[in-house]
Amino acid sequence: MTSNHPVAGCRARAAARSVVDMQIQPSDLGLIARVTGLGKRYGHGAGSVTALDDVSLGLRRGEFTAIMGPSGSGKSTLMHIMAGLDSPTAGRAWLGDTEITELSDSALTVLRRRRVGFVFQSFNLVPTLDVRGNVLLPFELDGRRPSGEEQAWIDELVGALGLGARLRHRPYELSGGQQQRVAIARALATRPDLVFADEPTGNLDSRTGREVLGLLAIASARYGQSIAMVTHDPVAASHADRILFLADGRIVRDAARSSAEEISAYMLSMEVAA
Ligand SMILES: Nc1ncnc2c1ncn2[C@@H]1O[C@H](COP(=O)(O)OP(=O)(O)OP(=O)(O)O)[C@@H](O)[C@H]1O
Repeated sequence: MTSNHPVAGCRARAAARSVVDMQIQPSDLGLIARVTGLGKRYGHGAGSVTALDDVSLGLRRGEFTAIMGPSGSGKSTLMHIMAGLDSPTAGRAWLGDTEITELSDSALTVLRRRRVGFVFQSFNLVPTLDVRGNVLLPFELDGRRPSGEEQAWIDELVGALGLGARLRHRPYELSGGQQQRVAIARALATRPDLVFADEPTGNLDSRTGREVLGLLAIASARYGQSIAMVTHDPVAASHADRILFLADGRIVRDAARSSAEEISAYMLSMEVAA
């Protein structure tokens, strides 16, 4: 029986909310990451900028998701908060069943190291380590060596990314595209649950870019790795299973796999509407 009494109604709504927020874990919904009511505001007062406004979404296990939208729409901010690299000013975020908006910095560092891989536009390779050392760094940080199966996957990655002859080279001896391929091998090496990639093909020629996207798709299809990729490139996004479009800090469209032409047409319509 429902009550019309305002206090009882309030309590009922709070109870319902706690069922949603506390008892149903993201993994029960097949989600590898989830955010609810996410907001991010930079600065205070008149000069403040709202980068994210009430964003709720779940990333499904094994799914390759592209995040698109005009410059300044909040793509990087959303990715950074979902990866635990930045904190929101409103809302909650989970990685697996762990609420990351409640974690200490040290707990977050361990969680990220074990479960998340990153590919940034700026590569972020360690300059003093050679290619092999950079690819194996996540294992080193976790205090272990790759298993036989993991080594076979690393060998496949290194081969597919054309890095076999470069294993003893340092980052400064590589081209930008080669450095990006090392960063991708490093992000995928431990087969983390979730890989965040920010414009991973931005510095690659189109053939290498296609190979990299193919590898990301294999990683998600074969190993159930979830990939969240920020991109401006409709061709890159056409490799994804799902495409989220952001505008002014909000999700304005959640689309299934689409062709590059369909994605371009939608991006164009967003620009015209803006
Ligand atoms: N550290 C910051 N301080 C102030 N404003 C910021 C900061 N970082 C981002 N912003 C603002 O937040 C909004 C969203 O930025 P964000 O980088 O997430 O957008 P984006 O969609 O990734 O853009 P782009 O495609 O150009 O990389 C923008 O208006 C941006 O200027």
